[in-house]
Amino acid sequence: MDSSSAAMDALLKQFERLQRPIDLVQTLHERQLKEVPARYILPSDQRPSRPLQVQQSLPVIDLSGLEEIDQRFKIVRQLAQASQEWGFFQIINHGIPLSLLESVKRISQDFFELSLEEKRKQCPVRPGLHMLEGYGRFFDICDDTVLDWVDALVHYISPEWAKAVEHWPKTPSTYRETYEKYGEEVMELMEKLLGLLSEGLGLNPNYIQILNKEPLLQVRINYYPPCPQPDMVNGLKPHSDGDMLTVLLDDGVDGLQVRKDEDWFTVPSIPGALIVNIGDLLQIVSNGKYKSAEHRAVANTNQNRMSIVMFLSPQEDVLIDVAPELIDEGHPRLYKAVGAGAYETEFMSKDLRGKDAVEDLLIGQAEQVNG
Ligand SMILES: O=C(O)CCC(=O)C(=O)O
Ligand SMILES: [Fe+2]
Repeated sequence: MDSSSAAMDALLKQFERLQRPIDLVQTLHERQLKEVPARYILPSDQRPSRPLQVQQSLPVIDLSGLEEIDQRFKIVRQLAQASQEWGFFQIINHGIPLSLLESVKRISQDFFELSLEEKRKQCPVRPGLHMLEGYGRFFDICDDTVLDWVDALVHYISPEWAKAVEHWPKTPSTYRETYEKYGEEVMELMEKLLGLLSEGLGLNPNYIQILNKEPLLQVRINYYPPCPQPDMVNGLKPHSDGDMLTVLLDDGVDGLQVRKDEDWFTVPSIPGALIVNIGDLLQIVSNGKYKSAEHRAVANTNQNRMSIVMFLSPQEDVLIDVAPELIDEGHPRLYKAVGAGAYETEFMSKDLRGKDAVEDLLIGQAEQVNG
């Protein structure tokens, strides 16, 4: 089976599963349950209640002053260091108007406040370009998957041919124009960041953008209703992102946690900041220098939480490979090359499971070659 028919096969299987009458988390919350249903309960050794370290915190990088050489150099260094140590950082003065961020949050919240029937009618789950799109539950791969305490709305934003606007929310009526504007702004920001991150690896500033020619931008709006037993469930299970670069906007409620070595750190919500993380594909291109960090979301007892996540991926026929400039005697090639489409298929056919998909591409020591 070639990779695109395997991809379609995996998509259709997931789509079939999602036809079963299974409650969305918002419905469970409305029922005011005192206990979460068994399918959400994690085995005790996987529950997210381990104490968190607080001595270290995620880097916050100020992007202002990029036009001045010294400042630019400093920012490149900070971005590269954060990507190597954490794979995650927050950015301020990123250039996206704060009023636009507020509108994006407001209209997303308005959509999730519509009735269940209305949301399903406007945005039914359906197989999209490479993955399921629409409003509902995702990553329910098999009967023993422990379900996450989250509902989501997922769709492509660009390029033009990938977006199925007829399935985007119609209410609120400003949804489309706001997300199109936000999509353009995020794309511009991501291109800028990829340039700086390429420089941080010692590569031509266009190196990663070239790989990303007419890239795909997808949004996933995660909606985590209050949970009666947040310590027993995952909001979103530990995973790394299977894309090149991710930009996340939260609604002011903490819940995102990042793994560094063996510890989990809460990412504190900073008003006006955006959270950026390195995806698996950039980890491969950088020969493991930049980390695509494992992260998860935790639920909480008393408030809704929403995160608006933009994923940037190259088109499926782009070959993702380690940049040759980053391979030498001291730094042997760590990963096999992979087609962006084939990687996505592999990623989506697994349950969100830690870093399994990218680790499958690791080259065994015996196979390591200098080229
Ligand atoms: O809700 C969050 O903060 C995390 C979301 C996330 O990691 C994702 O959608 O891939
Ligand atoms: Fe993620």
